[in-house]
Amino acid sequence: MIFRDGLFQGSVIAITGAGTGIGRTTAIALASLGADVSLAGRHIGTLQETACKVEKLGRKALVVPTNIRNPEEVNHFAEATYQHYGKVDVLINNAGGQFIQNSLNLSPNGWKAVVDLNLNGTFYCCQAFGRMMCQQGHGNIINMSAVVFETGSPGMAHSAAARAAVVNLTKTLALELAPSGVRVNCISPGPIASEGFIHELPSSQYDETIQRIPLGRMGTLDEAASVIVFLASEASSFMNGEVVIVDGGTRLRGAMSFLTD
Ligand SMILES: CCC/C=C/C(=O)SCCNC(=O)CCNC(=O)[C@H](O)C(C)(C)COP(=O)([O-])OP(=O)([O-])OC[C@H]1O[C@@H](n2cnc3c(N)ncnc32)[C@H](O)[C@@H]1OP(=O)([O-])[O-]
Ligand SMILES: NC(=O)C1=CN([C@@H]2O[C@H](COP(=O)(O)OP(=O)(O)OC[C@H]3O[C@@H](n4cnc5c(N)ncnc54)[C@H](OP(=O)(O)O)[C@@H]3O)[C@@H](O)[C@H]2O)C=CC1
Repeated sequence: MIFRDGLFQGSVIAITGAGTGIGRTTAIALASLGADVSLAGRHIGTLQETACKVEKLGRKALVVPTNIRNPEEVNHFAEATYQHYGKVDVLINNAGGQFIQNSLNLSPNGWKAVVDLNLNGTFYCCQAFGRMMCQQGHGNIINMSAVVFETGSPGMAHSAAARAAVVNLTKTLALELAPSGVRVNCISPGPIASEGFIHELPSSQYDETIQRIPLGRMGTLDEAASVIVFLASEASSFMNGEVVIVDGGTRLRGAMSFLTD
């Protein structure tokens, strides 16, 4: 990490999807810079593994198993975090994902599950933590979009639509919350070599995906996490309602298709 030691000393940071991939790497990076963290996701086991790593760095970790598709569980995540730490400085809405399927074959429930996760879940978290941040008079929210938000993406209609909506939500919230001292930004990565993405990508598409990335390789978990760390820090204090794209230039080559036939 190129950030200065102790950068987040005294900060409390809540992260969703913190048990794996980009979320876990970000939580550990922030803890290594002094932050105490509150970790959400559906699976307690992976969250506890992240918590163990955070605690080994001498920082505190609260584990709150949460399905962000459920607004009551999200409210509990926010309340438990505030009760435990007394404040939250930064919320990182990292949890998200999708499955690859042709639009015409998506079931209503499949569409709804992905929109619920990426858009509605992100909104529930922004609302629950945003209310508390506005009350405390400061805060910083970082949402997760994906490179497909701009281009569309065959095989990912549900996710691409939801990610575009997250970008727009970020801009509205940035305007609504700024007077209360809360800024809201968004990161739009891809493709990043997380286990989740490699698992989702059909193996027949691996080489083609790499060839489409101008830098000739996928991004690393650290490369995604370091942009989130930048947005979480005061180095980005005049950024509000912004989308930071971290894709090695991939979008410049147009839409990525994830369909195999
Ligand atoms: C360029 C890079 C772009 C981005 C990369 C990344 O994001 S990398 C990150 C990669 N990481 C991730 O993506 C991780 C997060 N992703 C997930 O957890 C899942 O993809 C999820 C969002 C669908 C939730 O799943 P869940 O099990 O909790 O869902 P549920 O039980 O509530 O079911 C709801 C409906 O969805 C249907 N359905 C579900 N799976 C499939 C499938 N494979 N096939 C077809 N359909 C599927 C299921 O059948 C049901 O419909 P039905 O039968 O009732 O009509
Ligand atoms: N890797 C890439 O190329 C890209 C990734 N992204 C996005 O970055 C984020 C992190 O992805 P990445 O690390 O790659 O992949 P992962 O699959 O490792 O991360 C997804 C995380 O979201 C959590 N999650 C999924 N559903 C829910 C839910 N309903 N409630 C709470 N948590 C949930 C998962 O935890 P659990 O299963 O325990 O709930 C998991 O920790 C995601 O939003 C992803 O879509 C965006 C663009 C590109």
